[in-house]
Amino acid sequence: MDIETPKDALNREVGLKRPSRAEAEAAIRTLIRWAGDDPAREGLQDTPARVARAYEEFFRGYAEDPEDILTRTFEEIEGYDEMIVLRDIRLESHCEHHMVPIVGVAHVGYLPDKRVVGISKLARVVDAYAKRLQIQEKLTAQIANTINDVLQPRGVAVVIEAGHECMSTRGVHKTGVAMVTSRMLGAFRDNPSTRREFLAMISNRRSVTVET
Ligand SMILES: Nc1nc2c(ncn2[C@@H]2O[C@H](COP(=O)(O)OP(=O)(O)OP(=O)(O)O)[C@@H](O)[C@H]2O)c(=O)[nH]1
Ligand SMILES: [Zn+2]
Repeated sequence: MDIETPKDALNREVGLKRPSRAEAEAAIRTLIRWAGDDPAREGLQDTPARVARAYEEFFRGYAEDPEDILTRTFEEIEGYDEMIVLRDIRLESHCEHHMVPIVGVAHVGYLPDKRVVGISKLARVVDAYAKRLQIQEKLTAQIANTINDVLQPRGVAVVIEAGHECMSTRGVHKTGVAMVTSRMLGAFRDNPSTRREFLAMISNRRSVTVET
């Protein structure tokens, strides 16, 4: 029999605790009543099922393994050893304090050491962590740490700029506020000119953004 890793144990525990779809829908009916409405009225009858489906989309990251996403690499990079930057990756997450949206962009850069990945995989790693309940600092660190651990590049940089709806639609009600977080590893942390080059590549981007 295989030995159970700590990750297996966590998955098993979370799996066992996961409520049924019917229980999730009943909880949503409770929240509708808590909000002051009648879950039985016509317009709200299908809402619990819709919300459950929406949750599957918002939180699909729990079912993904971000390390797996990065395992297919290309080694034939013909001597390319410069920085690779993916700028303005749309980011949609939910804050773990209020469960309302965090929306913004992530910029991911790395300095390859022999191996590169398909660029979509970097965006998939961003999503795998974003589609969970998060705080921005942890999200930023998880993305950078995973790229660092799996690709073992000479350096990784992740910058996230995002708006938190818990600050704009409730609470302090401040609109237009961006939270900016970064995690720099390897050469991006140790070498000021590498860090500057990355920051220059992600700044002033609106003038050069290519619409697709
Ligand atoms: N550091 C950090 N804070 C966050 C993030 N998302 C939300 N918050 C903050 O988490 C804090 C939770 O504070 P609490 O005082 O426990 O909750 P609250 O009474 O709802 O706070 P208010 O938002 O000030 O009304 C708030 O200050 C939020 O602005 C995040 O990604 N990172
Ligand atoms: Zn919040």
